[in-house]
Amino acid sequence: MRDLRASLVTKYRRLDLLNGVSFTLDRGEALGLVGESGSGKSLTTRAITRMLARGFRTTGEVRFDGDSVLDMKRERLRQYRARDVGMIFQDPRAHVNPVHTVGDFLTEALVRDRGVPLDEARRRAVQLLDEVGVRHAERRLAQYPHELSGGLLQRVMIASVLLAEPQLILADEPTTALDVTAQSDVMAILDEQRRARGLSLLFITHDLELANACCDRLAVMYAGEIVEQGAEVYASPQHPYTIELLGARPSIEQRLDRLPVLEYTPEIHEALKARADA
Ligand SMILES: Nc1ncnc2c1ncn2[C@@H]1O[C@H](COP(=O)(O)OP(=O)(O)OP(=O)(O)O)[C@@H](O)[C@H]1O
Repeated sequence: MRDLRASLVTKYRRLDLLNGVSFTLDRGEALGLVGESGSGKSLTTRAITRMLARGFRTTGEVRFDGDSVLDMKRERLRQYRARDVGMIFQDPRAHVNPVHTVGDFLTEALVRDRGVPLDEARRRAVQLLDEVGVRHAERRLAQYPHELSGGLLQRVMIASVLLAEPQLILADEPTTALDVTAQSDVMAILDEQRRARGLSLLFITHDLELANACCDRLAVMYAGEIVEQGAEVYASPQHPYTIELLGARPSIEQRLDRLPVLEYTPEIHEALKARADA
């Protein structure tokens, strides 16, 4: 992406919301796009898939494998969105049809767009559910989204993206809506799967620490611009905004300090010791 600018032009005013965003993402590489709410992260992902709302005026360059996304013809654009890029969003429930089963959701595109026989599509779906840690995969195919927890549904979303065999995954705050345990499980699955398959990942988050843990490089966004990017952003931030963003997050020590202090009675201490010795 080079010098991407997006403005919203209304009758009375013009809002410049992306002000020259540039970055590259190599094959198999993970880039964390980090910034606070409103900094332009989601607009950037929408620009990558040419999904900015009507009314946006876009200039600059978005290239995928040499192809200019902004110039793609209708059929190539459809293929690019369906095959080349996979998207995972914050709220999986907003992106599934509540009256379709998990099986329908996972197999529909394979059967309709790629002519895969239904039996084969179901076999692949079960295998992928299994790979992303969904147990009783066969049974899950018959369930509806409301029967699954948020974490499980997000795994289904990851499976559906992987089924399409994309080269690039855009994950926009994929764990923000989940509880803490599900958050780390889902992030670990996404990280593991994209590494195993050599996929590129653009990980959108407001969490610098999390992005640093699972990405090769970070790009920090502020007011529609990338103010700093590189592999060393977390270890040695240069831009005042990045420093502030890092400072806003409590350190591990501070977080440990806030944990309630357990006072063991001698009995509990003995019981724990006995268990450790056993
Ligand atoms: N359709 C729209 N009309 C008007 N303003 C918009 C529109 N879409 C986005 N914006 C504005 O553009 C700016 C960037 O929005 P964007 O959704 O990309 O932020 P973000 O960094 O992804 O934040 P969040 O983490 O809250 O999703 C915000 O100020 C937002 O209000």
